[in-house]
Amino acid sequence: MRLLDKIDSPTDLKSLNESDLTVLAEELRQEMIDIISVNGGHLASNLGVVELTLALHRVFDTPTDKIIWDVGHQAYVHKILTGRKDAFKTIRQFHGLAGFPKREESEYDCFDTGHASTSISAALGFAKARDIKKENYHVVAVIGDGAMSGGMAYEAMNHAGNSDSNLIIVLNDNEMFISQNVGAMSSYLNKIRTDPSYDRRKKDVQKFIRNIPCIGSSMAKAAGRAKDGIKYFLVPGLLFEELGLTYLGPINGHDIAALEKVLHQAKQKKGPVLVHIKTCKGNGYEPAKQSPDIFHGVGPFSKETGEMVKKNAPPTYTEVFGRTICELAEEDNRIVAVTAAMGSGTGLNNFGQNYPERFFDVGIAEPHAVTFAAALALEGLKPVVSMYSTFYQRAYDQVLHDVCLQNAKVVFAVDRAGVVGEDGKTHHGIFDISFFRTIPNLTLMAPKDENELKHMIHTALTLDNPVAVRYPRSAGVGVKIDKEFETLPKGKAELLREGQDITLIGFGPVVNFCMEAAKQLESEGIQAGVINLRFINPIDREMVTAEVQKTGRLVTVEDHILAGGMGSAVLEVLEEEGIQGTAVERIGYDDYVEHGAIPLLHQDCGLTIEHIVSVSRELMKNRC
Ligand SMILES: Cc1ncc(C[n+]2csc(CCOP(=O)(O)OP(=O)(O)O)c2C)c(N)n1
Ligand SMILES: CC(=O)[C@@H](O)[C@H](O)COP(=O)(O)O
Ligand SMILES: [Mg+2]
Repeated sequence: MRLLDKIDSPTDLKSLNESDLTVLAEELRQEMIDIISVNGGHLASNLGVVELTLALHRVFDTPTDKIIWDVGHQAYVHKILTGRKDAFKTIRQFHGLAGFPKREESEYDCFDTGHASTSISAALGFAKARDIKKENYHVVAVIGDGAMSGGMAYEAMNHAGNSDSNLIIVLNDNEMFISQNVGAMSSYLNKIRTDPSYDRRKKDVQKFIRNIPCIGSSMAKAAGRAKDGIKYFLVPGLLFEELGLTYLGPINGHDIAALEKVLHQAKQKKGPVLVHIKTCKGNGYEPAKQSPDIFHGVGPFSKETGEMVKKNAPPTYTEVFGRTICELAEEDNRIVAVTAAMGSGTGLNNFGQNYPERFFDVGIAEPHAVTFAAALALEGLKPVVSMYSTFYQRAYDQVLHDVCLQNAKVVFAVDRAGVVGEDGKTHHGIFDISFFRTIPNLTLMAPKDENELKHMIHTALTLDNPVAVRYPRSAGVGVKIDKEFETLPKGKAELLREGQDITLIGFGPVVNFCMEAAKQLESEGIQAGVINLRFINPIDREMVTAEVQKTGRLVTVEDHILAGGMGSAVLEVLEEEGIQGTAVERIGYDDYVEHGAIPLLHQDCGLTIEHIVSVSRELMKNRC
């Protein structure tokens, strides 16, 4: 029997000795490798926090004490140790455990997460609530060095550092975001990590002060004399100290005894404390340790070799975007690419390698990425911002206020639009049509296939206004990709099929579902027309009104929430054009969508050919 089999809650951890803990850590790693190699998931980050999670659950009294996991992709060990060991085999599967902390799943998950850099704000909120209610418990935020690059983390530290509430922030520094770490904060952490010696630090600080024009040399002398100056030379993590946090560390995050010691120390401190730990992403599994980027979020793989299970599928939309942007950049040196810590996920790796001076990975800083791009555009460059739909939610004001209001010609590549599968509710890109389409000046496009994506990216760069192009996280439909670029007429839809009985309108690859449904309906004697809408804002009023007037029946299909989506946009057109009496059915989502394989989610929400057919049949009955 494994030791792990005897652990049903964190209480069972408290009596373990050092050698038990070493065995348990190994068993936890094996359990995760066994299951993630089948289900896929965020393996490398979880392998890196095994000892930290054990130490946290031994030192703190959860669920009374609260642990808030930033992003939450590293909470698998926490889930296993908090009563979800048997369910762990279902992680990320439809109706199974979620890949991120979920309050509805366990009392040990005190805050739902998925998006980065929220943990310190949430932790401070809990701490303040505790203080106001005169309760007594500890609050711990666990944040990675990547999540620490996000603006919210600084907003929260700015607030926390000026407050006397007890709060512990564990900074899990593994020198990796999804890809290699970026930014000045990473360089600063690296300095603390690798340069703990007093002498070197002292010289660095003195040199820095001396180099301040005019007053530098006298300041250096004064700083050396002053009591506060001594702190400058002796305290690692000075930046955090200066923000009002007590800095403890750096500590080896794979040494449970050292971790427990520093966490006990942190518990005794008053006010906000930052515990800096160093870990290795992928620790304990060589393939993940060697390639933490590949094993950040993986699909099924061979646990013996670490090789990914290969799929015979057409290129993904992401891959086609990546190739297209490189082709276009070859011809036009004004094209620059901006991403927020998602270079590999959005297919920009080759662009970054080929054009390093035109590639900007700004870290987990979506609002900054967008405003930064606005200024690049105003100076005549052609910025293409490439991020996931769900993360654009962070940058809504920047899209509206900094880009569109001044008509800056930025292209937004909106990857992972539609349901994304196993990441679930926090990551589905099902709100972007609603929030982009209401913004004046912004043209929104969605391709029906990967070839059209190529033309849309090209077209977007020819337009005189900001443009967003949304496309999903999936393989393309397998069409041939044209060599030459085609400029699509702005605001014009494509009539793929004529039909007298009913009009099906799709936006994005769901157009292919509409085409299949139309074929099936034809075999039943129903003639369905199919419109590939291509553009919203401007929408093709002429085609939409002509077709709908002809058939009097309309089905809209979108991989998006219904409220404010494409179907709503079409209904607005019908209302504005005075077209009445149309029998309408809109297919899309009406709530947050669960996690699970994309086809299962589509099935569950009625985004299928069969559902389009049955809805169309019903509409045929309802109107003569
Ligand atoms: C707002 C936001 N942007 C981007 C992401 C995608 N993302 C998830 S994890 C991650 C890297 C996190 O790095 P770090 O916090 O250091 O954790 P590690 O994976 O190294 O353990 C990124 C960019 C996200 N979840 N949220
Ligand atoms: C946790 C997180 O936000 C990312 O790691 C995300 O899961 C990546 O998703 P993709 O697998 O679609 O790149
Ligand atoms: Mg990291």
